Amino acid sequence: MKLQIEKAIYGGAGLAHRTDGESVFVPFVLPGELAEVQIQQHKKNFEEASLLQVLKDSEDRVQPACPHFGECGGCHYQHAQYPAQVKMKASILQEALERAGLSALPEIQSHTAAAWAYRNRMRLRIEEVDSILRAGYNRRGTNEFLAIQECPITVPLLWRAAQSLLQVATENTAVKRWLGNAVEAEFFTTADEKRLQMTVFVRKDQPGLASLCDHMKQFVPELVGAGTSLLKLAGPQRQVQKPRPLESWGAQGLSYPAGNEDYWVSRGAFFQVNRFLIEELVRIVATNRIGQLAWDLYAGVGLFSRALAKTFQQVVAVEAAATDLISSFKGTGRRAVEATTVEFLRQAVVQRERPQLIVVDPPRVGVGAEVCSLLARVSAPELVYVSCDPVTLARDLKMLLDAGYKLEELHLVDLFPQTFHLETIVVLRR
Ligand SMILES: C[S@@+](CC[C@H](N)C(=O)[O-])C[C@H]1O[C@@H](n2cnc3c(N)ncnc32)[C@H](O)[C@@H]1O
Repeated sequence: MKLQIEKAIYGGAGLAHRTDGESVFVPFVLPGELAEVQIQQHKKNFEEASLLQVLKDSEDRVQPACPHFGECGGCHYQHAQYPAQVKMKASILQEALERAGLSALPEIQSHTAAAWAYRNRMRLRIEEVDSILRAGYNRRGTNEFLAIQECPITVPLLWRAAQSLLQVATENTAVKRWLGNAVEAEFFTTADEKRLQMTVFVRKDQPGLASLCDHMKQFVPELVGAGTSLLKLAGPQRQVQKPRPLESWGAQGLSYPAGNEDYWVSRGAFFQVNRFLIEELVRIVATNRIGQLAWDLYAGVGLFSRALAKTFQQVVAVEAAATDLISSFKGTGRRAVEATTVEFLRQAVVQRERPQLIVVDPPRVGVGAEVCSLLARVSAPELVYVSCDPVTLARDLKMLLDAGYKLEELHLVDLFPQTFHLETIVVLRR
């Protein structure tokens, strides 16, 4: 069937309509293209199609840079030149907010940097294929293993480290036997590629990490620390239970320089993934904000808290998994709190605390109804919402605007080029 692609929608696909009006989602197309597609799945309100052929190309279409594009589940937009990717994301963001009932939106300000080799973290599956250990990702839309030869969106050191891990196994049978127990491996590097941490996720507790790391260090001198973590994968969906740390080698984390700060990031802790845009994120959130008291909720290792501590007399940083934060965010005017945001806000409301600024940077699920209603009760004059999901952002913003906030600034920070993911920073005032 031939379909005209109307626009890009959240999730990576393009939207088209059949002559009977039914919506069809088509991957790897661009707005304005004419495509020949085959319907694959009938869903409740739309159909999913596969792309057979592009009959009329968009001017924005380019040759994908990665040989795995299309098969690999990681990237969705390599067929679009980079400015077109950003334009698609801006229209997706605009539409997500409008669909939630938000109107008179400020103009979206886009912030971008290099679109390749940006990811400072890489997590790979390890599998034996024809008696050879390979590293790879999930094949698109499935849990099948896809062995890869490169990943151009990641920092080069990370793939070099993954290759070295496999190389060591080919040269040493004890290491190969040990790695046969591995399910996944994660690599995390500083932006300058000088320091590397590795976590090997294993099926069972079995000593051998130190020997592996001693061998690997010959190929990857940047390796400063490594650990194993027990990961039980259940069922065909590979449902993951929370990993349990086992052995450790070398340093427990690494010191990540960004801006004028060094952030201590423990192995496995959250840190922003785009090495080129971390300072820009901090700049948008913290610059020109000044006052007595600021709260940084969902603070991670204190990326925003540290910048805010330069211009606020007191900064309270709240984080559910606060090990790194507690040890590093201390001193006059700095308070780290290990709590969920909702626990913290319930107490703060009772004590009638009112900061001049609140920053929230929740995971993909957003902050949710109770946090929105508590934020409305605290009624800080300025609220900065950092979001990695436009749909949950739109839902939460609707509640905050209904409670009296006004949407003053809208920033799209493209932390995830080549993929459909997008980061938004919204400034609200009352
Ligand atoms: C998107 S990250 C942001 C971290 C930090 N703002 C940064 O930019 O590095 C979200 C953080 O929220 C934490 N988190 C998740 N659920 C939480 C909750 N209910 N209350 C507080 N923190 C939570 C996670 O551990 C993670 O560190």
